[in-house]
Amino acid sequence: MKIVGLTGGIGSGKTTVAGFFKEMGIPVYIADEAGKRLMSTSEEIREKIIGLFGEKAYKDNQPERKFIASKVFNDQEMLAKLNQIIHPAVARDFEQWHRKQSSEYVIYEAAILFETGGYKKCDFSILVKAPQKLRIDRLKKRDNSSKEEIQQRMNNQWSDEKKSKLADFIINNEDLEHTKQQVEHIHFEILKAGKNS
Ligand SMILES: CC(C)(COP(=O)(O)OP(=O)(O)OC[C@H]1O[C@@H](n2cnc3c(N)ncnc32)[C@H](O)[C@@H]1O)[C@@H](O)C(=O)NCCC(=O)NCCS
Ligand SMILES: Nc1ncnc2c1ncn2[C@@H]1O[C@H](COP(=O)(O)OP(=O)(O)OP(=O)(O)O)[C@@H](O)[C@H]1O
Repeated sequence: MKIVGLTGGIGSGKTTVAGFFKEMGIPVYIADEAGKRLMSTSEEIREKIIGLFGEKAYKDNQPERKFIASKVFNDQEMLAKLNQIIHPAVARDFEQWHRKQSSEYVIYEAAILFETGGYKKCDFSILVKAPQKLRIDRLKKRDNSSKEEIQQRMNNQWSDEKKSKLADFIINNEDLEHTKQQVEHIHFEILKAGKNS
């Protein structure tokens, strides 16, 4: 079964695109969600995160995401340490999930697929792109986040230009109907490649 990595900068529309694949019956694994679930449920991760950021990082056994975000997105070293705690656990969780699926391919959605080298484990990679201004406007609306908060996260991600060089497929996510058409096209290309391999 093929693994298709799906990525894109903050607010590009990864989850929206993943939803279109799901509608076509393709199993989707969302690394961001898995990371969140593991932070809440794994005692080992909780202990490590408290070791890194102190007791304030958790309240009633649940991660204080805003507090943790304020400590990492302006400090590359701390972000790397947090990634080192969460990414291996997510990789193990994905392996377990992947073994249980039965379909031509699965989608692995991750915010930083190229930055982590995770794309090397994928048979294909898809990059979701949208103009930066549109992304910021969407996030302001969705999360009520400030331009500064969004910009800090963008600073910790590769540019679309750099990611485009490594992507097998690129989706321009501006008009939703057009995005859906691009997803359908890629879906058939992946199925075709599966038959030819
Ligand atoms: C710092 C945390 C607690 C902030 O939580 P919050 O709910 O505000 O954000 P959420 O997880 O929903 O992520 C939203 C977006 O932020 C950006 N982002 C998140 N983690 C990272 C990262 N490690 N590097 C760069 N950008 C990131 C992505 O664009 C992502 O889509 C959380 O993002 C986290 O634990 N990040 C580190 C682990 C990680 O890489 N998770 C994502 C894939 S497993
Ligand atoms: N083509 C589009 N037209 C209008 N709104 C869109 C479009 N694509 C996504 N959106 C909206 O923009 C917001 C961000 O999209 P989405 O959550 O899919 O992005 P994401 O890349 O997964 O975000 P994050 O990086 O925060 O995880 C959402 O509120 C979504 O409904």
